[in-house]
Order: sequence, then structure tokens, then C-alpha cells
Amino acid sequence: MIEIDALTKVYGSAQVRAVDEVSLRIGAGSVFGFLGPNGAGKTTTIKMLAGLLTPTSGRVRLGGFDVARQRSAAMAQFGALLEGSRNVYWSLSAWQNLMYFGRLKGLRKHRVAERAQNLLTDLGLWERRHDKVGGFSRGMQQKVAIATALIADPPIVLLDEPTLGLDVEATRTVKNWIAEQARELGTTVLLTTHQLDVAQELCDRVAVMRQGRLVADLPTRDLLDGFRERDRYEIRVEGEAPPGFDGVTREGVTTISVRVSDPREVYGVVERLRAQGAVLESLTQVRPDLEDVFLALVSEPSHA
Ligand SMILES: Nc1ncnc2c1ncn2[C@@H]1O[C@H](COP(=O)(O)OP(=O)(O)OP(=O)(O)O)[C@@H](O)[C@H]1O
Repeated sequence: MIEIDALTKVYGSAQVRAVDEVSLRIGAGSVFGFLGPNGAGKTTTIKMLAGLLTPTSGRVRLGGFDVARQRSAAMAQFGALLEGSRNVYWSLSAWQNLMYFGRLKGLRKHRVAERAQNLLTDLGLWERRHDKVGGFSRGMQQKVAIATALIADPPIVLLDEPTLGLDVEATRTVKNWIAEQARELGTTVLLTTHQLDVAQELCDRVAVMRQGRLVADLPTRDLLDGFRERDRYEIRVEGEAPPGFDGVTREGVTTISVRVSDPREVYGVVERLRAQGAVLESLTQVRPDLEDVFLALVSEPSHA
């Protein structure tokens, strides 16, 4: 369980309110997506959760422990992947990194070794386990950093852009792990990402941050349903777009995108197309995805 109350961070003399009175409750077993455009305040929030940055005001509790007042108990609650792969030692091998961080978290040597073997095998790094992390590709370094965050099976996992720079297969592995950690072990997962397809697939709840404030905090399904009035239809017709219609023509077929407030209005559009002599190829309803919703939320005029 992560509890955030009126968390605020004002940076330096410029008085940048990077995080402004943010409150959130994130329950056990949930994968929570923390989204927002560049500079919204996500990393600042995660750093305060991880005890790396002192809040200007407000409070964070991890597993019931106050990060400011019960620091070591709170720190024992989580594993974190922060700002890419900077939380691993580049001069150590992948194996040494995992052994070091596992022991640091208080695990017994044989338990760390067992867990490290599973993690490195799953990520396809087993053969390279004795090579220095500094000589790894960016994606491989990221994999070691993720394994390090998960080495002790912590009840809370903070992941800043976990799948950034990973190839398709590794992205799938990491997504599966995250889902499994939450579902099977009841881990609380908080992740930030700009990859909205990853968030849509993984997160049961998402919060959207903008200019330091939350502009949404809802179950993913409800958030998407709330934007159903933005349903679109894609009408494909043979040849060029008929007069009065805009569309994208590719390989002799034009796709016309239509937004209607009532699905029955689509009949009228199809009628007008027929009157123009257009030959219909297909008609598809396109539900808004998280990217559509996100763009709508962050592009609305600011009330600040
Ligand atoms: N050390 C710092 N000193 C001063 N201002 C900072 C500092 N770190 C971040 N900021 C400012 O705080 C605001 C929020 O930054 P933050 O890094 O938390 O955003 P973010 O949502 O993680 O962005 P991104 O998606 O680009 O990583 C920005 O205006 C940024 O310029």
C-alpha cells in the first residue's frame, strides 16, 4: 500500500511547484500507472516516495511506514528502478550486482543466488552474467537494473520507465513479470511510462499528472469509458476522397475518419458518400485508447 497525502515539492529560488498537493492511495496487488507529459512532476514524486528527495510539505507512507519519520522501515518496503540504469554498479558484473543488492536487502546468499539465476535467465542475460554491466548495451543495462529492483521480492515496486530501450521480447518479459508480481504476490506496483500502450495493457488504474497536479485518477476501464463520446468511425472508400470529404489515400483506398456524437449519424455520412458515387470498402468503429484519452487530458486548457 502506498499512501500519498498533499505531497508538494517546490524547487529552489525559481519557485517551480514541480508537485502540487498530490494525494493518492495505491492498494496491494495493483499496477498503477503514473502518466504525464515531460516535466509534469512524475520523477520528482517517485524520488520523494523513494526517500531521495525531501518534500516541501505533505506525507508519504509505504506499507504503513512514514518515509520521513520511519525511514529504514519504509525503505525496506520497496525496490526501485529510477532514471534508467543508474541504480546499478557499472564496474561490477550482472551477477555481482544482483548478489550485492540482494544481500543489502537482507536476503540469505543461497536465496539471492536462486532468485538471481531465475531473473537473469528470464531476461536472456544468463550467458553474460559474469561480464561487467558497463560493457552492456543500454537495453541490457536496463534489464539488470530491473532485476536489481525485483531481487528481494519487495511488497512495493517503483518503476520509472521500465520498458524504455528494451527490445520487443524483453518488453514482453518485463510486462509479464510486472503483471505476475501484482497478481500472484500482491505486490503494489507504481510505474511511470510514456509508452501508453504498455500502460493500457498493464495498469488497472492510472493517474495523469499535468503541471504538478493530478488531472485524473481512475480505473483504466472507467477512464476509457469516460471518453466514449470521442468514438470515431473509419470509413474506407475506393479511390480518391469524394468532394467535401477529407481522407488519407494509400494504394488506391481512402480512409475517412469521422467523429459523431450519436452513432446513428454515421448513416447520414454513408448516404452522402453514396450520393457522391463512392464505393464503400469497410466501416470500422475505433474506440479511444489511452493515448487518445491522455492527449485530450493534457491538452485541455490549463486552469492554473
Ligand atoms: N533538481 C531540480 N531543480 C529544479 N527544478 C527541477 C529539478 N528537477 C526537476 N525540476 C523541475 O520540476 C518539474 C518536474 O520535473 P520532473 O522531472 O519531476 O518531471 P517528469 O514528469 O518526470 O518529466 P519527464 O517525463 O520529462 O521525465 C519540471 O519543471 C522540472 O524542470
